[in-house]
Parts: sequence; C-alpha cells; structure tokens
Amino acid sequence: MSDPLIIDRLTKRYGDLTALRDMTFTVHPGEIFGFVGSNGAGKSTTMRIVLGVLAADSGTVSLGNRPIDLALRRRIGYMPEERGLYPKMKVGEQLQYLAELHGLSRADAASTVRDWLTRLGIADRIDDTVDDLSLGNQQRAQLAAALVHDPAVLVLDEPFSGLDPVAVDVMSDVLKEKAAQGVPVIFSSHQLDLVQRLCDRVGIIAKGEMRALGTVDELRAHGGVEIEIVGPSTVDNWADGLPGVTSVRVAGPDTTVVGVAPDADDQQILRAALDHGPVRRFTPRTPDLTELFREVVSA
Ligand SMILES: Nc1ncnc2c1ncn2[C@@H]1O[C@H](COP(=O)(O)OP(=O)(O)OP(=O)(O)O)[C@@H](O)[C@H]1O
Repeated sequence: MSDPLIIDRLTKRYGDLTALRDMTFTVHPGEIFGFVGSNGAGKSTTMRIVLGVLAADSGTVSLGNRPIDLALRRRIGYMPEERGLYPKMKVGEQLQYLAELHGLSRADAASTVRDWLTRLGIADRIDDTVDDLSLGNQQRAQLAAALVHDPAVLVLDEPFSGLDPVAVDVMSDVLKEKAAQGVPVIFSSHQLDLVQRLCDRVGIIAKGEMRALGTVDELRAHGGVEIEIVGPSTVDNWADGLPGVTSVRVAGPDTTVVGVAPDADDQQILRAALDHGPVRRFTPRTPDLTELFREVVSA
C-alpha cells in the first residue's frame, strides 16, 4: 500500500498571470483521480509541480507525511503532456535505460521492459526507434516508461488523447490494475465520458482554482435534477416562474426541460404542466459529467 499524494494550497504565477491559486486535493492510495478543466485551466502546471519540473510560488506536495523530495519523485511514474522519449533511440533500449536508472538490475530491467511492452501490445516494436512509431504507439511506449520502475504514484497528463479504442481499453485496464495495487493514480483528460467511467473521484478546475471535487455521483447529486416534460406547448412558457424551477430550456415545440432545486415539489410542476395540456412524458434525470463540467466552468 502506498501513501496518499497530498497537494496543498499550490499557487503559481507566470508574470501577471496566476495559473494556480490555492490548488488543494488529495489522491488516496488505490484511487483513480480524474483531473479535468478547460484548456489553460492549470492541470499541466499542477502536475509539473508535483514532479518538480516546475517550482510553485507557495504550497506543498507530500506523499503521506513526507514533503516530496528528489528521492520520492523518483518513485512517481510520470507521463508528461509534451511526452519525453528520445525520438531517435530504440524503444527497448530507452526503457531499459530508464529502468536501470531507477535501480533495477540489467536482467530485471530487461524482463520488466519486455513484460510491459507485451502488455501494452507493442512488443514487436522493441527495436524500432520512437519516431518510427505511430503517435498512439509512442503513447503506449511513454506509458511503459512511466511504469517500468514500479512507481508508488502515477501522474499522467492526458494519457488517453489520440488513442484508438483498443488502446484506451488497455490504458484503462493498466490504471485500474495499478490502483488495485494501492497506487494513487491521477490523470488529466478532456474525454469526460472516460473520466466518468473510470475515476473514483474527479476534480473540476477552472482558471487555476478547484471548483468542484468529489465522486461522480456526489457531483451529479450536487448539480441538481432536470425534468424533461413532453406534452404542453412551449409557446405558453408554462414553466416560467414556477416555485423551485431554477432554469427553463425549450427542447422542441412540445418539450420543456426544467432545472429544479433539490427541495422543489415535482408534483406542483407536473400539475402546472397538466394545466397547459396532456403530459406524455415526465422524466427526471441527473446531469452527466459533461453537463456538470459546462455548468461549473461557466459559473
Ligand atoms: N511557461 C509558461 N509561461 C507563461 N504562461 C504559462 C506557461 N505555462 C503555462 N502557462 C499558462 O498557465 C495557464 C495554465 O496552463 P496549463 O498548461 O497548466 O493548463 P492545462 O489545464 O494543462 O491546459 P490544457 O488542457 O490546454 O493542456 C495557461 O493560461 C497557460 O497559458
């Protein structure tokens, strides 16, 4: 079992721009944490600070109760957004080198490299140079580089971007397996369906600040409920101003979608709808992560 990765009140400025403000969250052992936010929200900056590639202006990163230092950083498996493998070096030699750099013996490194390349479906590319691989396969090799030293923490910057569906499944399985071994796993992604499916908890950030944090179910419950009502003509604007209704959206000539407050009386909304014509459908639903994301980021 590993220790939690604790990110505490990180602030980072680039000149006049505050890229991170009091960024705080914990990734628990065995947890897959999804880090989501618009372009430029501060995800890569946070991850680079965790890795020590970048220094924060204030705040701390620790593993359990130990502030992250060089020795602990070597135990992190990192996949940088800009990727980091040498394009002209052979995949196998490069991974072997990285594994030995982390203290594995020559024989152990060779067998670990072979195992991961097989697992990730690129064993036959072991003697190819990185720039001979397709982008997706370069990404698989990059993941292997993050894994060969059996990391105590995984920090992956957009590991799924550009992967085909089979590679997405392979990557997902590997992350789940590492989490099941007790490793805290954090990855950033713009693929919210994937984040919703894979992550135990999610942090939504905007403009360098954490705006929402929790399990997908917690975030969805917090986001309130919408009710889709099919029947009464939307020309009547029948839902405007009803108690407990926080938003009204017209989704067709006879389809109204209302956002409702947690304590709203849905039967009162149904009665108001019936006053304007027969109701053929009355369907409450909770928003998915994509809708929540839009709501949180635009707030
Ligand atoms: N070296 C730098 N110098 C100046 N500004 C920077 C630098 N690196 C990042 N920024 C700015 O800091 C902010 C956060 O950038 P960051 O790359 O962390 O965002 P991100 O959430 O990873 O975005 P994306 O989803 O597009 O990768 C952005 O406004 C970016 O322009």
